[in-house]
Amino acid sequence: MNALAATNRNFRLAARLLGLDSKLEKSLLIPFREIKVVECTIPQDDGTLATFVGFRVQHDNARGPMKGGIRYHPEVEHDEVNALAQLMTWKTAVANIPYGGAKGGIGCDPGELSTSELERLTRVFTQKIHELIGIHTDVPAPDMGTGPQTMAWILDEYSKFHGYSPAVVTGKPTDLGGSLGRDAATGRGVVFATEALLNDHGKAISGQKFVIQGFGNVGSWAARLIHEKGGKIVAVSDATGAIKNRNGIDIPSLLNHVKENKGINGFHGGDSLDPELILVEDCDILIPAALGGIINRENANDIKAKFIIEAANHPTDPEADEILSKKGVVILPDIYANSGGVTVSYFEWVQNLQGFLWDEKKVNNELKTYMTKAFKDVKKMCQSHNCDLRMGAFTLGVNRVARATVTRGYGRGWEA
Ligand SMILES: NC(=O)C1=CN([C@@H]2O[C@H](COP(=O)(O)OP(=O)(O)OC[C@H]3O[C@@H](n4cnc5c(N)ncnc54)[C@H](O)[C@@H]3O)[C@@H](O)[C@H]2O)C=CC1
Ligand SMILES: O=C(O)CCC(=O)C(=O)O
Repeated sequence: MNALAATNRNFRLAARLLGLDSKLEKSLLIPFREIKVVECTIPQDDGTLATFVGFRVQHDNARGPMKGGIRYHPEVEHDEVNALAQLMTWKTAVANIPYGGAKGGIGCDPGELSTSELERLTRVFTQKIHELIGIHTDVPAPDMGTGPQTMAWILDEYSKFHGYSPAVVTGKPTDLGGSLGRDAATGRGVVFATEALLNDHGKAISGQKFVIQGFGNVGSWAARLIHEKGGKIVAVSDATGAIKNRNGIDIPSLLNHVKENKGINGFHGGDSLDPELILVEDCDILIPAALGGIINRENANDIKAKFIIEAANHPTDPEADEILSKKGVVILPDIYANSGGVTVSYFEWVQNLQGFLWDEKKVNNELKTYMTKAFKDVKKMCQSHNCDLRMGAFTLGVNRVARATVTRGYGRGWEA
């Protein structure tokens, strides 16, 4: 099932559990605006021209400015960006931060582009969308293949048209008003979420065996913090390769290796592993932290983990959800588990609007408060609707957005 069909399906199940009116259901599903920049043309370093296609989907703004990352990846396409934008709407509502949802991306391989090509591409894309984003309308942030430097270029290009506007993006470098703790926030939030779930099962991180797919921003921060808390990471993969070590991988050494070599490949602190098999490695807790749709009916039956923490967006296909649920595997869904990133993005935006910087301890403490509260809210919905954690999170998010939509006057005014 493609990402959009899967996300729509989860939304519809939640709408039914909530008993939403069918017209409201349809209105919540349809995106507010879809932008396709067909021509992002840049001169390459060798003087030839290259054209890329960029997207920004603004899904919903009932609860506040639309918010979500920008992804640079060869597989970026319309349906996936739509699904990711919709997930942001439910995610910001689950986290209970005053935003709607959006997502964007450019179909490109950032590993194949030089820094100056990436800068030109980012600036051209920003020129084409600058009138449609803004501090109180739509605030981009990093996602796969982008980071603080990308946000700095967007901020600079946007500011040429609108005046200096640090709050137009989050996940910026701290030199430009980025928040302390944003870089680590998604991984740290994943760890807080894992602790909340394990605590609910009378367990702790220490002594658990973890497998992590993806060792970029989210996967590497999650690994570092789990390692510090005594969790044993027995296998890790990224786009360059995979390794395993039943005694636990030395994560600080792996972080150094990845910094120097731009990937896991060549690390000697474990045995190499077929990256295709990482998801079915023996462990207690599996953390997908890379691509979507990777847990599906082909591999769900072979998964050994008892818990799956969705650090990536939509890693689990609905067919796999069913198989895993029958096996008793507990899945902590993306729209809660990885909400730490957008939550600290919210703190960054608040700091920018107030012109007042928080220290890192305050950021991390507030993040923990938000993650702990959201877990309790999700669990309450699970009890009210007798459903699993994914539907608990979806009903929580969809209900909050539906209430805001109706309270703002949906269906009134233009009917009279
Ligand atoms: N950066 C953020 O703040 C947030 C990111 N996410 C999600 O987390 C996931 C990871 O994002 P980031 O860490 O930011 O991206 P990133 O670009 O920093 O890292 C991505 C990682 O995935 C690896 N990867 C790519 N293809 C792979 C494959 N086939 N097998 C194994 N590994 C592979 C890359 O080598 C890299 O290590 C994405 O699904 C993203 O949407 C979710 C919430 C916030
Ligand atoms: O920090 C943000 O605004 C968005 C992060 C994001 O793209 C996500 O949570 O998937």
